[in-house]
Amino acid sequence: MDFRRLAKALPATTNLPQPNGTEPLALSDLPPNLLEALIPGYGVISRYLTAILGVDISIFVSVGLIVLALTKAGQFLAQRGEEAFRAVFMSSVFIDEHDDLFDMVMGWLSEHQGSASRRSVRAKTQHGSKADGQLEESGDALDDRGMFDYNKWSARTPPRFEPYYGRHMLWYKGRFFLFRRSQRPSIGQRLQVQFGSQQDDDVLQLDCIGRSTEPIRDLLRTIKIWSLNRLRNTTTIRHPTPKDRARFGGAWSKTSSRPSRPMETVILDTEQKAGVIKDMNEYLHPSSPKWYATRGIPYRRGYLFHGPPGTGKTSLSFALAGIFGLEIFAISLQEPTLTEGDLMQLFNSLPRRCIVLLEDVDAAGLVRDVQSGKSDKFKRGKDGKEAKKDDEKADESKGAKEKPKKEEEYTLKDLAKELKALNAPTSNSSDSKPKKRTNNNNSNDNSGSGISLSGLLNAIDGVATHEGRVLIMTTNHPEKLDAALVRPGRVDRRVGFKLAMKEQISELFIRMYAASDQIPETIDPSLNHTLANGHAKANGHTNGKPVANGHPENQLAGMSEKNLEELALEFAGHIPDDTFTPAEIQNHLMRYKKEPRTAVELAEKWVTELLKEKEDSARAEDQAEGEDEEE
Ligand SMILES: Nc1ncnc2c1ncn2[C@@H]1O[C@H](COP(=O)(O)OP(=O)(O)OP(=O)(O)O)[C@@H](O)[C@H]1O
Repeated sequence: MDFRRLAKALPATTNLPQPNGTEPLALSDLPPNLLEALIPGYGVISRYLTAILGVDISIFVSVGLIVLALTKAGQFLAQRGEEAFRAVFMSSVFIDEHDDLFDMVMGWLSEHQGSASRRSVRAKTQHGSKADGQLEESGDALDDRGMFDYNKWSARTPPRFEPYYGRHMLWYKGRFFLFRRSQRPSIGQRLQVQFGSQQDDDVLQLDCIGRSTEPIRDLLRTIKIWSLNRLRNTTTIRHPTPKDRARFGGAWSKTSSRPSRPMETVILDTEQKAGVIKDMNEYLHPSSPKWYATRGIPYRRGYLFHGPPGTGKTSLSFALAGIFGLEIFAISLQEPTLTEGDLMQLFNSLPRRCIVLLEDVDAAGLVRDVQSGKSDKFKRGKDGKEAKKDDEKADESKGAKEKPKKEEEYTLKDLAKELKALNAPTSNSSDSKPKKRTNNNNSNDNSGSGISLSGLLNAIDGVATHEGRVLIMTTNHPEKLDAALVRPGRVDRRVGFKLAMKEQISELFIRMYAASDQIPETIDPSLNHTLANGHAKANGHTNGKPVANGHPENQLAGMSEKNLEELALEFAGHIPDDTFTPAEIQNHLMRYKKEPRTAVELAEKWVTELLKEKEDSARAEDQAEGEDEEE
């Protein structure tokens, strides 16, 4: 192409008269000093390129700049025009990313608005029980030998596809909507950068044509109903939002959503269970707030679930959440970074109806110093500072005296100490929760946290904003709790959980085997053989239960309800009353998922072994105590 001719031709078509009557100025050929002003160093570059290429590039640069300016002007006008159009003809609703509605809308859009047909979508990895549910349906997570293969399993998790940044159109029930996902306005972003937070911080804007937001509200109502229906049989658990995120998000974050625990799976004294359900139902009834208000009673209800570990306190809390469709807001008072201000904020950010779960309140150390006898002296936070100092001094001098110990001794002692602190009737509970820190009145276990008893009481009593909540506190040591914490008004009902009795044991047995239809089968017979033999040896039962092909016998096949009940009674007959926790019994039964008869046959052996284990632990505990005293 001859650039020189093009350069000559262009000005000819766009000549404009100069205001001072001198030579006309070509629109496409801006004055060099203007170009120099717009592009620093332009003169040198253009001269250099002219020398090399033999072409004057100013024409192209000028055209480029003009096109750019026109585009920008067009964009600006279009934007202003759109804003004006919106202001006059459209209505909008904005949803913040940290609001529950955001996720609901995204979920609804990804399922209803054909993400497959969109040309630009965001793919999101799914975690948690929802993803698990989808995988269970897909089923194909076993390798050729029938062994579970995590990689195969997780590779099959379908990502969730949802609309990404930008504007999208949506037709729903014959109406036209626009929705736009964008980043939060810049002030938020600047703060984010300042505080080093990297999390998404998006806003969703929903628009409709018309001067009312009613169609959008209607759509959001539909989405909310759809979403809540989907969650009907699940329980959502929330925890305090980590501090670095709390600045922009809410005080609470959803941590998991799991299938609701059916109430009948919690084996408890029938009257006790029915009593709690009735009490809570009465409290949650829509007419209750008025009843409370007329009598000047704060609309709050508190429960204390107490008993040894592994007796069903947490299980009952989850089952209650399931039957009333409430979310669980769990706070760990042992969290070292939790302050009284945070606690107050957390209680004030609760929804109108929910369960607040404070687990192991005794372990938080909010107790009176029994030895000193001072009712006002607590072991944590402000009130416990002095006590803490004393304890630290004591520990220091103790540390100085400490002799180096053999690793073996250390382990045994540690184990014993832990058992003692837990006051546990078991050493091999099936409890899968992380071990809690326990308090003993003279320890400085809780030095990390900033919550005092008065801080907790203030948060519980709080202002009217969290009226309607149900507070459930669980503890293994109710006797260690301060009277102020459990006084009526804060704790309105106590539920004691005990070690299993005959009736509970047989019910646990029936529950375990009555719903055994989904026990996984291994596929490869040779693998079955290996597993079955190993299994039998490990449990000391080589008494012919695995059948000829090595497959453990499915003793449930053809077992009637009556047979199962008889077996349950027989099983309960082998287990001493008031000795084991339901968690321990469940642990034994779970080893024989399809073999109830074997579970019964081996019950006595298991009882003997476990009792011996407990005796050994108790002895180790005594020994450790003796050593402590000597020191
Ligand atoms: N009463 C019960 N009915 C049915 N299952 C129970 C019962 N008690 C315990 N379990 C089973 O034992 C396990 C532990 O129970 P859970 O966590 O409810 O005990 P917990 O009393 O809250 O223990 P902790 O005091 O350690 O928090 C769970 O798997 C649960 O299914």
